[in-house]
Amino acid sequence: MATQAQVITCKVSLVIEEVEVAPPQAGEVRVKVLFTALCHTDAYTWSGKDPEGLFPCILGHEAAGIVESVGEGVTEVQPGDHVIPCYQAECKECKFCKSGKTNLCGKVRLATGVGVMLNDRQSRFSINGKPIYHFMGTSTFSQYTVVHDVSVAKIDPKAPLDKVCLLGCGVPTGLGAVWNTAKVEPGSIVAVFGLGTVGLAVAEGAKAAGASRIIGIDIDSKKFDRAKSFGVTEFINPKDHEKPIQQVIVDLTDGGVDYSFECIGNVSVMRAALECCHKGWGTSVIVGVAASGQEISTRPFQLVTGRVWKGTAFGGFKSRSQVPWLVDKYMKKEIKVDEYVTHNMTLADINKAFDLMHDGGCLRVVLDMHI
Ligand SMILES: NC(=O)c1ccc[n+]([C@@H]2O[C@H](COP(=O)([O-])OP(=O)(O)OC[C@H]3O[C@@H](n4cnc5c(N)ncnc54)[C@H](O)[C@@H]3O)[C@@H](O)[C@H]2O)c1
Ligand SMILES: CCCCCCO
Ligand SMILES: [Zn+2]
Ligand SMILES: [Zn+2]
Repeated sequence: MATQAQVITCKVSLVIEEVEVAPPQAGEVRVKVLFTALCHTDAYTWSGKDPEGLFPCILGHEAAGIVESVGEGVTEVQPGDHVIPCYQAECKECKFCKSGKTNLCGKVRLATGVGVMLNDRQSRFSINGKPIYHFMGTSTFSQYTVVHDVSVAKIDPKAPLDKVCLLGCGVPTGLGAVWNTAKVEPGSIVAVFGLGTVGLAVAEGAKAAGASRIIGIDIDSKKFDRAKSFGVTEFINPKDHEKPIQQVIVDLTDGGVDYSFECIGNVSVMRAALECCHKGWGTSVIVGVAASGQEISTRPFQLVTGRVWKGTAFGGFKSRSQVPWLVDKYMKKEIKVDEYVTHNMTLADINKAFDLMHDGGCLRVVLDMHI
């Protein structure tokens, strides 16, 4: 491409600034970000509540774009390829990738966790020469970003990038929490706490897995109608009950659910999600990202008597291998994506988009990064 090996000056967001984006070094890919969605994890870091948040940085981690140029040694993608940047890398060589037990990958985390690139521990972003940190190894709130080659999934070029950008985070997380982390069986009774994008994707995944009952729990009753179309079969608003929500659910399900999913990030709800599970086998999956330093608690006897408490990152999906598979499932209409997009805006609207995230009617806002 004409811009290969040159510094590109383009717009980023929250504060719309011109930023220099250096060429990719060995093992790196520079991506022209075409569409990016906003996730609550971006909002959490932006809030400043995350002590690990490094500023100034470029947020964003749920996007789709086109490879602009590649650094030395990059073989699996080339300029022009349609890609989804992946905050969950997959190198296929490290202890994690080879374990067969996790989708976590250890290769670039020590760099991405501190906002730099592995090669030289420096950032590829700068403003007037002053470095700007990367975020989650993706930084998709920029018209161009630089990511590690192990953190980019090549996808079907026919897939609409303004839709499949959602397959960079929230939707796969919900689906995978059911299919990979919990492995919900047909006939199971499932409880989903929080009916936002992630919770609705859990409901969609549970329906596809053949769950017999999918109980949606949310403090906003306006969420319930839409949740039906994602598979939720019954609804509870904890505000309508005197009893603790876990007791309400245990009473409704003859002893508890087979699987529960916490899709909020609230440590009290995480406890309730565990304690509404059935004695002997009930499994609760933590999906929500709690504020840094917060801890979960329950009586050990909850676990001694057979309940299982586990968590998931990106739904247990291996990014470079399985994001293309998810895109293909969407193209074959086997999973939803369009239904999670409630607002389409532009990069210039990003601050309005963040405000919308607090509007109960909003699931995902997709930003067009180049108009
Ligand atoms: N583990 C991962 O890999 C991963 C990936 C993506 C998102 N997340 C996290 O998942 C969580 C959900 O993301 P989202 O985009 O769906 O968020 P969201 O804010 O859109 O949805 C949260 C829902 O929970 C409801 N809620 C809030 N407090 C509640 C309570 N006390 N009881 C019941 N319902 C309550 C809200 O009304 C809302 O409908 C966030 O914490 C996000 O950071 C984790
Ligand atoms: C790595 C687990 C948390 C990722 C949250 C993305 O929104
Ligand atoms: Zn996210
Ligand atoms: Zn790895």
